[in-house]
Amino acid sequence: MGSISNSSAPPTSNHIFDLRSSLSSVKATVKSNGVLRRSGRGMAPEAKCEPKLVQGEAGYVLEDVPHLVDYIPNLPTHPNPLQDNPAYSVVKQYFVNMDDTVAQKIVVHKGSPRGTHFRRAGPRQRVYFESDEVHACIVTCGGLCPGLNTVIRELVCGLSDMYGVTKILGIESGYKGFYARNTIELTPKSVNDIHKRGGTIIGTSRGGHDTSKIVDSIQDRGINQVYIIGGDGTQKGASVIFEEIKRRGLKVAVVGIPKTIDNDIAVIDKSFGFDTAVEEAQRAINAAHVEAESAENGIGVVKLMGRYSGFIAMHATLASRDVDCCLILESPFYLEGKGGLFEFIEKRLKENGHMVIVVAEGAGQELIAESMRSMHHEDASGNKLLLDVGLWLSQNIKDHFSNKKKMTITLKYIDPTYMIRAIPSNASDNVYCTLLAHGAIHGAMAGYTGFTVGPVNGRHAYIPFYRVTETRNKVVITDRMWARLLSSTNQPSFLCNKVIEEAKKEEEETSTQLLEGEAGSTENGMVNDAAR
Ligand SMILES: Nc1ncnc2c1ncn2[C@@H]1O[C@H](COP(=O)(O)OP(=O)(O)OP(=O)(O)O)[C@@H](O)[C@H]1O
Ligand SMILES: O=P(O)(O)OC[C@H]1O[C@](O)(CO)[C@@H](O)[C@@H]1O
Ligand SMILES: [Mg+2]
Repeated sequence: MGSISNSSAPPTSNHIFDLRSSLSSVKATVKSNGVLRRSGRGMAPEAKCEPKLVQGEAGYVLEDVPHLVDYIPNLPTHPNPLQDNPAYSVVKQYFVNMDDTVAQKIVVHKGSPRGTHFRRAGPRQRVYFESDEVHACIVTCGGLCPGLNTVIRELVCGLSDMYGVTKILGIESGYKGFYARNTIELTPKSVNDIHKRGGTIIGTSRGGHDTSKIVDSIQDRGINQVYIIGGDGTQKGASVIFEEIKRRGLKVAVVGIPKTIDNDIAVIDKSFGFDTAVEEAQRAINAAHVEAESAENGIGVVKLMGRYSGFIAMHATLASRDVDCCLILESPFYLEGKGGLFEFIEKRLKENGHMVIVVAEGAGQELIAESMRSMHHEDASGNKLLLDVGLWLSQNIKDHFSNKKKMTITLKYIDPTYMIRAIPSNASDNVYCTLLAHGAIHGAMAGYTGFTVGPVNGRHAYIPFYRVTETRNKVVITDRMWARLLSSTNQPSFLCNKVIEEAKKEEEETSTQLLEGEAGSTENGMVNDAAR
């Protein structure tokens, strides 16, 4: 198929430079070959990163992703088969320009440096794989998330329809499936309807990442494109797989597709399934509201997922408008005394006769641990195992009002945690999953590797693994989104002025330390841990 060019032109003509002076969040050292090695905060020690940083005018920086030609010289290229595909060839400028990049920060001032950019996702004129040479595999890891099956479907159909790929394997049951389980052959026919189902047809798991066994399995099976769908832990795993593949000099593209219901993956605008989860959470909040409204001093408590961040709780609260109080990990609260939760509940019950509380599962863990004296448990992947804040809170509210204050209250606790992630994705998440899958495929076919695909300010981009694994997004409580929530619920902030001032000061200090746009909060009330 197509003509072969013997020159494997490097993906960029610009030069690599030392960014230490302008990027204070990055600890970088220049290696002898002139490539920067960067290690971010919280990075898995085994994940070695060799960033490709490219400098342009006016403070322009491209944080580029690895390419197969970085370690396999003279790879032949081929014309992209999409140029002959009737569906795509009519599109004016369907192929992205080699130099297209996406800005990480789009709100700028007159004198701002142009800042960090990522390589734009999309099809390239020339590809590094011939269609009949591709042997792809797909694996899903971590917890469930609406849209997993849609991404699988779109990868299979996209590979087949756009690039004529016929060999696609599903690896059963997460990373350990590479060496401990069977594989499933995936065809456009076998995946045709799977987007209508929740879960993942190939199964998922936590724990069980043996890098060399995984790469042995990839090598033994002759797999040359690996599509890995999962959260922050999964992307760390993908990063070490990529490093090992590079060390062995294999022509294998490793591509991460970010997945987490918690929406805490750094850099990208939003993770797939998040909107679906927030929408489903409305049903639980609505039920809590109906129950509370219909009882004397009715209180509805709804616990929502969010191990390390409270985005689901925050967005579900803002969307519902029936919630009187939203408790998240990022905004520590207390129960007793002035400005505490009990005082607020009493006030709200007097005013309205009922109330709804939404609590993120990560909230109040210190308070519970104080009363239970235990909190250091981990799951198979090393994630913190949480104590049930919903039950604990409900019990404490009952004790306080029924036993101590002798008030009649009716409390209903609703725990829809798994219900909001075990459902199929909604319409907008389905479309989003298609864009992610197509971006991933175009990147792999163009020879890029060691990257995660995702939208940055609305444009899909290829992001180096280390940028999505070094930090997690969290709700910023000194930001406008949380302020909107506080003004909609009228709940107490639980913070004394001193704490608020300190939080603001810390954020100001961090944002002046960082190159503009490197981090900081966004319109969604998000911030990277690195900016805190
Ligand atoms: N630092 C790491 N290095 C290599 N593999 C890892 C690392 N952290 C996690 N993994 C592997 O990634 C997989 C998924 O990790 P984890 O259970 O943390 O879920 P996740 O991808 O973060 O998704 P979720 O959003 O559901 O938490 C597991 O198989 C785990 O062993
Ligand atoms: O019960 P599991 O599968 O370990 O997953 C629970 C966790 O997974 C998530 O959905 C995603 O990380 C968290 O919100 C939650 O704490
Ligand atoms: Mg995780």
